[in-house]
Amino acid sequence: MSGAIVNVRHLARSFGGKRVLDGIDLDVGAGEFVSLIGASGVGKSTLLKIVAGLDQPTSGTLRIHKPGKPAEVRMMFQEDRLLPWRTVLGNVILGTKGHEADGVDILCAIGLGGRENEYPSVLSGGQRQRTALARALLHQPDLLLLDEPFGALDALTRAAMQELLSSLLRESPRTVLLVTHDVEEALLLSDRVIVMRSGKIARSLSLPGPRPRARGDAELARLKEELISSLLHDEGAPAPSNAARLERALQPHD
Ligand SMILES: Nc1ncnc2c1ncn2[C@@H]1O[C@H](COP(=O)(O)OP(=O)(O)OP(=O)(O)O)[C@@H](O)[C@H]1O
Repeated sequence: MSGAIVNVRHLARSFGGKRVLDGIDLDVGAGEFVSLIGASGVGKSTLLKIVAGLDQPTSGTLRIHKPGKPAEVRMMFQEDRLLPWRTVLGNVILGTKGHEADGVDILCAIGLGGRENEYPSVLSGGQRQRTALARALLHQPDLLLLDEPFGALDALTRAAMQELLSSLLRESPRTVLLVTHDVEEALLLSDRVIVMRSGKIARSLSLPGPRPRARGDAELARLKEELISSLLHDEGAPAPSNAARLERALQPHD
């Protein structure tokens, strides 16, 4: 199976006196897709940034490895972070030399063939995120880190992006760590869902069967209710009565 292996041991991160991550132990296997969910502020993005090398732990260790070669790690964020003065292709191959042909190929693969020379300002939100995904995939990362990548998209575009990601991973398996507020997204896409609470891993839930799972699957709906209910409990909110309404409550607010 292709993809990097991630080993996190006793990882802690404090900001000032505040401990945001507290003794995280996490192993992600090659080609495994793991989602991190949890109430706002429990440390999900901090953990992802440390795995990306964008932040350092206060204590503990992180190992990312792949037999035979150094692991390539790429991250994608909720904001597309495209440079408005560069073309679509220019953004995809940013910081590289001689990758034009690869950039064109990956843009074709994600449905943006022929749009190489346009500027980000003329793209829709979904097309901008596709461009950001193409940039992340250009170097065939062994580990893909996704921080709420589809969180700002409308429901239909988000579903299309989830399917695109699934099909790209089917063609080229790689290890993925996804932070999401969308419990259904985590259940559809992942092999395993990690629930974080107060800087710790509260639960690790291995999901049955191959991914992606069918939307509307009865077992998925049951797990979604259960997870949302336990997440709301973390925030001290009342017992759930309606999954959709409760899920909206978990989305970040402006
Ligand atoms: N650079 C920083 N300096 C100080 N505090 C920080 C910093 N980065 C994160 N924090 C704090 O760490 C805590 C966890 O933040 P983090 O972004 O990891 O949470 P999260 O679970 O991803 O939240 P959300 O779901 O709302 O994005 C928060 O209280 C946040 O204010």
